Amino acid sequence: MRQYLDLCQRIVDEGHWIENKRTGKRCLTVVNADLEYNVAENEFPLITTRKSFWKAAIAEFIGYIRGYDNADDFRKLGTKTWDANANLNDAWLANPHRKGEDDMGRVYGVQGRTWAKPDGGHVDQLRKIVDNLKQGIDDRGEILSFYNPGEFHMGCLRPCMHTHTFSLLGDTLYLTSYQRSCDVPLGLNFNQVQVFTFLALMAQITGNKPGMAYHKIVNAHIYEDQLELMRDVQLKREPFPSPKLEINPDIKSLEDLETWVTMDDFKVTGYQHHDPIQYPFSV
Ligand SMILES: Nc1nc(=O)c2c([nH]1)NC[C@@H]1CN(c3ccc(C(=O)N[C@@H](CCC(=O)O)C(=O)O)cc3)CN21
Ligand SMILES: O=c1ccn([C@H]2C[C@H](O)[C@@H](COP(=O)(O)O)O2)c(=O)[nH]1
Repeated sequence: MRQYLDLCQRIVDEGHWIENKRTGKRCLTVVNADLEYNVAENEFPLITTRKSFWKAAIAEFIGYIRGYDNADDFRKLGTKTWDANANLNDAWLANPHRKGEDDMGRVYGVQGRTWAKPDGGHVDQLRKIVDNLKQGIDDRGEILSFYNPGEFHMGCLRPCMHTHTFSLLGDTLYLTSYQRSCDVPLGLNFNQVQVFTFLALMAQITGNKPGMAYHKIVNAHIYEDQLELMRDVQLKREPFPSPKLEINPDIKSLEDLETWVTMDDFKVTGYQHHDPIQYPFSV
């Protein structure tokens, strides 16, 4: 939690004001941030200086694992986070590739599970990683990439957390996740939970022990309309100790994640937090 607050403070103290064309807003911005989460010790990196809707964050990631391309499927799992990007962004609404209400196009999990091959057919990147890690194999290329520039025009948003690399040392599993663009008040609150939970889940379904998760962020920003709440409210609060994440031990395979898992299979214990803060969201 301290590292999150340190990054927020660093943006407030050292950030540069950068115009963003896509949203029409200015962002206070720094470049390069490295965060680490101790999954081995179950130090769940949930923000405590405001109430965090962690179930929505996990739901979003399960949707990526399932390869969802529709905001309605995300809502059914328990998160509305894709409603705005699927239905309120003018450029996407005018895009001929948009298949209708709630369509997100070829983003995130679509690339992760069905990356189109130029010679026909698809690559299921996640399946290959799970199969290898289950056999104790790390071929130094256990990489899940959502970043497909050849299909950016077919999706509502380029992926922000775009690459996840798994590494095995003996039977301890590590994850390094890369993020090109980070809305620190809103997005990072979710992304921290997602990186942690992804490693915990992958270790569980491949029969390995979770180690550390490393989260590397390039452009970390606070939108102009979020700054006051961050600087004058959230940063004035003292954090509480990290809570713990409990995952249903019956989740044993990728198929389990694809079929019956719901947000009821995740529990957080010891979550002490300050009052909610509603940050503005930029589409
Ligand atoms: N500007 C922007 N920031 C993001 O973080 C972001 C995007 N766009 N577009 C794609 C996804 C969608 N994500 C989102 C979208 C909404 C919330 C949000 O509104 N969170 C609120 C309430 C969540 C709830 O009630 O479930 C929060 O207080 O965290 C968070 C992440 C993360 N990503
Ligand atoms: O998982 C996510 C997804 C998105 N974001 C944020 C980062 C930016 O503020 C926007 C995306 O805008 P771009 O113009 O495509 O960079 O969404 C996030 O923090 N985490």
